[in-house]
Amino acid sequence: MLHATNIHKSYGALPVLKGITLQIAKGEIVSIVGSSGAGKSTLLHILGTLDNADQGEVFFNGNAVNKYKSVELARFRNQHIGFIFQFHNLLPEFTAVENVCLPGFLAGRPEEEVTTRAKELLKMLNLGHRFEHKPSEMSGGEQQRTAVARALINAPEIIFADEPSGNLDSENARELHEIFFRLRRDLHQTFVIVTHNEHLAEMADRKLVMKDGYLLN
Ligand SMILES: Nc1ncnc2c1ncn2[C@@H]1O[C@H](COP(=O)(O)OP(=O)(O)OP(=O)(O)O)[C@@H](O)[C@H]1O
Repeated sequence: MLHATNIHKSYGALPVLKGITLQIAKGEIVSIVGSSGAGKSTLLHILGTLDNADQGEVFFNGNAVNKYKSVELARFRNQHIGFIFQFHNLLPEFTAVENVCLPGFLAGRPEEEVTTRAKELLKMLNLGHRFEHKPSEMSGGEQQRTAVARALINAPEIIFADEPSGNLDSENARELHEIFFRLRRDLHQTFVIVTHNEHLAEMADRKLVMKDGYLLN
């Protein structure tokens, strides 16, 4: 589904990615590990089309998305890619349902359909009792599960997660990781996850190790 070829990226004189090639198949859960500064987030941002590579290509289902113009790219990203970050980035003034709905509304989908799906997703993530709560009225684990629901609202083909449990205690982290595997089982959801959590990295179908701008395996 995703194929990246010979990705290079430098920041000024600092080469961060030095030729990365990888493929991700539908329904796979792939972890990316490596020491701090190895280039994991940089790679994830390029795979997720949030950033451009200096060299190399990113293909989704055979389409070279790095060649898309900005409007086309924004639409593609909104409809096909979900993101989960270490900090949930929920909008503080909006309720859980409203936060989850937002990418659906941006995609131009009907309000009723989006709201119904948002509630279904929140229920699936054990947040049926939190529809009207704002982020500040929810626990860290609940906030992050709301961010997962938001990532799922447009039924993305792939979800990129950057340290998704980095800000959670071990119990909430475990619950979040179980959710990823449940979503894979039930929805055949594909995940690429940058993590320092060894347990999650090992549970993945494949663990990619980054070192000095290269993938070791
Ligand atoms: N926007 C930027 N401008 C300049 N340098 C950057 C930028 N983003 C990242 N870097 C540098 O690129 C290198 C790789 O950063 P990156 O965030 O990809 O590493 P990482 O493996 O995700 O690290 P961590 O595990 O600490 O999050 C680091 O040396 C970092 O300082």
